[in-house]
Amino acid sequence: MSDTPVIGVLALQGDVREHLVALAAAGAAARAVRRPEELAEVDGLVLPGGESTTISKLAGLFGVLEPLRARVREGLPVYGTCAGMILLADKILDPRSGQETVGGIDMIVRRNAFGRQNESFEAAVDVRGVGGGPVEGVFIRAPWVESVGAAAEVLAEHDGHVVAVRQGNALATSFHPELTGDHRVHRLFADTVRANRAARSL
Ligand SMILES: NC(=O)CC[C@H](N)C(=O)O
Repeated sequence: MSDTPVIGVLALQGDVREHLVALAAAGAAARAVRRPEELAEVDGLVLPGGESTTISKLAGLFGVLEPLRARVREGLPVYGTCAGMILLADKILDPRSGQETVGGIDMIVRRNAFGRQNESFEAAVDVRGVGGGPVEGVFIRAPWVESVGAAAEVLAEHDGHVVAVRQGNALATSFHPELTGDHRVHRLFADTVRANRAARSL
């Protein structure tokens, strides 16, 4: 088996192309995923930024929401940025009516948490497990994590708020590393996918 993990990007809405580029730079075979058949073929999946309500609605329409929930429960490595973080939360503090998530991380997120005054900003963020100094965090109407359960590990905070979390094979950041040209967070995720794939093929 080749050592190149196949990592999909859920391509229903949001910044799909930037993630495909970052994943390829991180050594993965990257491809867009919209349908259950495509989901079945990947070793890991990125849930991009965009609009979490739109992505979950489209995931339902494309028939990929339930299969995705099932694969995440089985341990599929997933990485959510911004709206993708919201989708990986077991609970949203302030959901739009009927808003659903995929779940996978025992955390409660607050949408658009950094507020109108500060809709979009950049900040240096220290991410545990990512060597080589802080990453440039690009926050765009970003959520923060209000609270995490015992199984979830906090990887980064900004201004006293949790902005990166990992639980098992699931990783989530409030910010958008795919927009910076710094691929260290994608590499961290690709390493998780590679390790998971190796463990499963034993
Ligand atoms: N940049 C983003 O992904 C914004 C997320 C958006 N505020 C949401 O609730 O889905």
